[in-house]
Amino acid sequence: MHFSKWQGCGNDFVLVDCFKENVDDFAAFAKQVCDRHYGIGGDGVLYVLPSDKADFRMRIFNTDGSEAEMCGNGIRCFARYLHDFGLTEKEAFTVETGAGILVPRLQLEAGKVTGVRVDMGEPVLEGEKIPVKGFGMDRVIEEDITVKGQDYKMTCVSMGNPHCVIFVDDAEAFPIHELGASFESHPAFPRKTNTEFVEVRDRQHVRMRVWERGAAVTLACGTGSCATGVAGVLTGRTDRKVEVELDGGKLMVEWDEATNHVFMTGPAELVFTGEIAY
Ligand SMILES: N[C@H](CCC[C@H](N)C(=O)O)C(=O)O
Repeated sequence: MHFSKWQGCGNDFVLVDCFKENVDDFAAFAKQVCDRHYGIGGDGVLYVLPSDKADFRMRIFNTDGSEAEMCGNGIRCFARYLHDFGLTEKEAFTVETGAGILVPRLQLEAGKVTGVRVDMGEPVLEGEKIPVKGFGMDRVIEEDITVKGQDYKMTCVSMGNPHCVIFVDDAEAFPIHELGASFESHPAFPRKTNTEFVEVRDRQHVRMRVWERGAAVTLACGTGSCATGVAGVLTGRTDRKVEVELDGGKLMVEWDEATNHVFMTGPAELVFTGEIAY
């Protein structure tokens, strides 16, 4: 089976074009090929599918085989694949996702793709829609959460997938490997959560590290960067346009006041194409 391998800020994905390839179990295939010893290696698998609501449909599965509603770094790679591998002539197109129909737009200079800007739609802030237990339809801003006996303040945002944003003094020093799994599976989150640990450098710059639902520590998280941008505004810490510095690179996030849409801009690169026995 043919596949292509992509990365956006070091968040890496196996991409399978289901217009050409047949996968009978998306979850099992993702678990198999994401393994960095027995498979191709990756933080997840992106499946390219037809849609009757949009130009294309993207489904994203984590390394543990769980399906996520959306993937920000993934949709940039997805968009780049569609353009570079000739599935569309358009520079902007609609993609059906679990977070609704989203619009990636390729950024081109002299015919070369320099990045992708994605309209990620509106953030979801009502507790029970994120979902987070115990807040009804209220927002979850600087609310208490206790993990391994330690109290934290969380601000929760959904970008189609759930995010728990924790502002910390030193993102580099935060024990993300020791605590990430306990946040991910905390009983407050019926569908688990991605957790972002964020150090505010100034009103336009933050440093963020992430423990992703279903994938553990990754070098970057696009939806998590969007959630970070929204949480920064909600808590009064940052402006509506912010640069998010991740382990694997930088993303620009803007929560547009007029449309209430979040825009994310960043790179998407092909690493290699290949064949895998399947
Ligand atoms: N692990 C995430 C999906 C991938 C999101 C992330 N890689 C991104 O770039 O948004 C979840 O289960 O919600």
